[in-house]
Amino acid sequence: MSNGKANAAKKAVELVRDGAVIGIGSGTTVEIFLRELGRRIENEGLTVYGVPSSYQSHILATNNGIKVVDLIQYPELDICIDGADQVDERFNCIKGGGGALTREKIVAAASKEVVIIVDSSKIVDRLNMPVPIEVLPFAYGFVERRLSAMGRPVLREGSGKLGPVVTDNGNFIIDCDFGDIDKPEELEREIDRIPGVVECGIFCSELIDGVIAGYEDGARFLKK
Ligand SMILES: O=C[C@H](O)[C@H](O)[C@H](O)COP(=O)(O)O
Repeated sequence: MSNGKANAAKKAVELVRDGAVIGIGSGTTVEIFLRELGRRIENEGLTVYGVPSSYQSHILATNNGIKVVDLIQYPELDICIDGADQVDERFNCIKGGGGALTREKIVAAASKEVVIIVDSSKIVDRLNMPVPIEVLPFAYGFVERRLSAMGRPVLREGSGKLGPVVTDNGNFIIDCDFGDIDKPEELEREIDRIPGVVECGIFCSELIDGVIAGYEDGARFLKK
């Protein structure tokens, strides 16, 4: 585990105030964040409510003293903390490397402030990794065909299970390589327009308020 991830996660814990209702992303960086937040909750007696975006973060939140709530109780959240697979300089992100993206996007959209925590090595000039796309299994063949006209789609296969990865929402993931992504907003819209696409892993900068970049010896909070 790189120190960059840990340093970014630890800095994000400082943003959570007593009584806050937080959106909780997913992934290994968020895992560190939740463990650190758990320590603060125990040591300082804080009360923190959270809406998790995956089974992974639900279990971690519960085990670390966060009171798990939902969007019916709290349709608006104070702050969302999440990781990312790539971030460009304008704060556009690609997410979903761990198969979580649809609930993450909902939780982010429901939050007054969204802060992404990443190892600094994930910050790039231009997004260029394959984009995870969550797809209804019924529509898989059709969506793959449509995506073939735009890029190179590959159905994500599991490890520890034969066949496709099935998301927390019961769907498949297609990773589609579009090469360099010059206009993430347009590409996000184009992908989401295909019937059967549940959500795609492009999180545009308008959704993101800040990025905490972690380095070997500390972290920097980059704000718009
Ligand atoms: O599907 C997973 C999520 O989008 C994660 O936030 C993203 O993959 C980054 O994960 P990690 O912190 O493990 O690099």
